[in-house]
Amino acid sequence: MKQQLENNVAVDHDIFQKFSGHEQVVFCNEPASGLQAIIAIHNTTLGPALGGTRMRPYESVDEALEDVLRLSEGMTYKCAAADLDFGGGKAVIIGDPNEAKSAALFRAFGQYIDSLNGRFYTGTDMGTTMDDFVHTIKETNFINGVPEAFGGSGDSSIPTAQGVIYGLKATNTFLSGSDSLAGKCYAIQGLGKVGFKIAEHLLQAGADIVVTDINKELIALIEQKATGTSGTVEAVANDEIYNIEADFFVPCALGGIINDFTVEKLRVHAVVGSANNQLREARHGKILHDKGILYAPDYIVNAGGLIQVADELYGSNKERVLAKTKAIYNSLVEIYKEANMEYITTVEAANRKCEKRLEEQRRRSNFFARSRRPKWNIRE
Ligand SMILES: NC(=O)C1=CN([C@@H]2O[C@H](COP(=O)(O)OP(=O)(O)OC[C@H]3O[C@@H](n4cnc5c(N)ncnc54)[C@H](O)[C@@H]3O)[C@@H](O)[C@H]2O)C=CC1
Ligand SMILES: O=C(O)CCC(=O)C(=O)O
Repeated sequence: MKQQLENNVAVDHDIFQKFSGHEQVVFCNEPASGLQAIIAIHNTTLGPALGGTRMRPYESVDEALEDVLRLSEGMTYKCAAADLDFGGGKAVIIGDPNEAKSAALFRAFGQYIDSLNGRFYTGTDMGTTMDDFVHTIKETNFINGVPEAFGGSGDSSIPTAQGVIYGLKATNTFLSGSDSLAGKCYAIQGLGKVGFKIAEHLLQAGADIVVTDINKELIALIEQKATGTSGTVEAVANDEIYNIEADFFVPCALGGIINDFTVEKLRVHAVVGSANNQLREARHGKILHDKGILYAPDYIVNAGGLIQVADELYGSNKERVLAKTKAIYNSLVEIYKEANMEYITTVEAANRKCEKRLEEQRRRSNFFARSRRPKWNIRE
């Protein structure tokens, strides 16, 4: 929808409509390095925006934009739920992580981050690694999750995986009264930085895992890890993972994987995984609920990495990170109970909790804003 305004500027309302819930969206285009990226700041009510940078060979700018808008909104909720004083933001770099990475590209990206002057802090996500950001820190201080040797808190996928394990234990407790991971079957999608660590932990705990990844080397690697454990590994084709009869579906790759095509196939008791934005649309949460599949809201269980990178800005303390990551267990049990009591989905219960915190902060900010001397507009 285009509208001609009085000053003859045509405004494309469709594009503003897309961003209507966001504070700021920045398109980054640096031809020398080939950088094409989008930074989205969703909401800074609780503090400066914080969220990782994803790199993917998106097929179109629209696809990248949709991803970054959805991911940054999720970060607002994730920060609120994890009791962090940060807001929601995220960035995406358009390009194949196996081919398009260079020092120049990550430095150019750093210059864009720096231009936001602290409104947005970022680090790794799918397709990016700590080593990529070693280049970026030459241009900006607003980076987290770099290697410890460079003054960072190190690999944030470690606490993310720990958080998911707490989520699996909490769900086991809620469903069966025991938090033991052993003897159950887990269908894991994606064996990357987070998924692999979860898979390894489950094998060591004596669980049976069914795995899939587009990268076959990772499948071979996890098969080797099963040796000497009481767990078992079965590898299946990418699309087959949705059909597996298991206790848990553990999505640790892309978002939007619970959708009209997959939701009817799932034959599990619960979905607990690290992937951001697992539900294609909110209504898919309701479909899971109606099918009797317990859904652990993704932004509750995958907050471990966020907790670590946020903590880094106050001087990295592993004990503090572990304590806050452990809290995912109780937080999830509370959400499950509230959803049961109120006859609502687990996503609705989690969202309510976050919106309450955002609303409280908004009221507090307004209250203090009233004590500031008003600015005098001399032109009126
Ligand atoms: N790294 C972290 O600390 C955090 C990650 N997450 C989310 O968790 C998910 C995984 O993140 P990472 O492990 O860091 O990413 P990663 O890039 O290290 O791993 C993703 C894995 O998924 C595989 N994959 C991609 N498409 C697939 C498909 N169609 N079927 C099967 N496997 C596929 C890739 O080959 C790769 O091994 C993402 O959604 C990410 O946003 C969320 C919070 C924190
Ligand atoms: O885990 C990180 O490094 C940053 C947090 C983040 O982007 C996320 O939780 O999705």
